Amino acid sequence: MLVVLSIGGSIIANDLDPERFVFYKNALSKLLPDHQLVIVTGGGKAARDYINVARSVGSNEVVCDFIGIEITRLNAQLLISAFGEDAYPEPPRTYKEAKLALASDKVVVMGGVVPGQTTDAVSAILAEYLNADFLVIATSVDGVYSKDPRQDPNAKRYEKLSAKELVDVVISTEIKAGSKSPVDPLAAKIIERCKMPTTIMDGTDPGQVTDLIMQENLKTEPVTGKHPGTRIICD
Ligand SMILES: Nc1ncnc2c1ncn2[C@@H]1O[C@H](COP(=O)(O)OP(=O)(O)O)[C@@H](O)[C@H]1O
Ligand SMILES: O=c1ccn([C@@H]2O[C@H](COP(=O)(O)OP(=O)(O)O)[C@@H](O)[C@H]2O)c(=O)[nH]1
Repeated sequence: MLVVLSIGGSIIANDLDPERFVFYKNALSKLLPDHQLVIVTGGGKAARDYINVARSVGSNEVVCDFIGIEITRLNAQLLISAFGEDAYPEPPRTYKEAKLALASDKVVVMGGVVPGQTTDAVSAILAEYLNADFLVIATSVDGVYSKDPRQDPNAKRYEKLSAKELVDVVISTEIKAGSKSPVDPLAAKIIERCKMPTTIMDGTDPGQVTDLIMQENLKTEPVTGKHPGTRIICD
């Protein structure tokens, strides 16, 4: 099964703890015999710090995005280093480079591509382009809520959403370098148009991410009977 996994910067790189990269690599390595993996890493706190400085000195949003992209690529390089020989040695710079890299049969890890989007959109576009079987967005929140749960304690968590409903929830997200959202609006629109089976989940424990991917591959139900995160239903 070909899986595209977006790992939010808030999950893998917020404090730049080397253990997080190793923790992720160890968990995901269990998938390698049966899966092809393309991983997209976010920018995390470092990206937001750099973007804030750039904005403060007068950079426009495109410049801020270019700076964010560089940080996401640095995080990709750290995860590549953790995977060692199992990973393609460089983060691809484009979607086409990613497809060529996948032909190596190694784990492909990359960051951002172009301004005006986030790494969620990169992962959704890659999933469509590569005809992936499954897209997982591992983020810092345990699914999609009706509103930002950090702002509204009454926000409702969705176990399932149609792709159209996902678009409606996230459409008001600001298109601004470093903005916070479980999925950006472009990613949601891409998921809708290509009907990509997708789960948006808390990525704090990479073991749960790995388990979910194995269950998807074997078409089995979780032992607990409870699916993690929010499943996007595309029909
Ligand atoms: N409708 C929503 N549902 C869930 N989380 C939301 C929503 N709107 C905004 N958020 C916020 O988005 C954050 C996740 O975005 P972010 O930290 O950028 O993650 P990542 O690093 O994975 O890209 C959550 O912490 C949450 O506060
Ligand atoms: O293809 C991309 C990917 C990322 N970014 C920029 O890099 C930042 C950090 O990426 P992302 O938001 O995905 O990181 P995370 O939220 O996971 O920390 C974004 O806010 C954008 O400013 C971009 O412009 N194009």
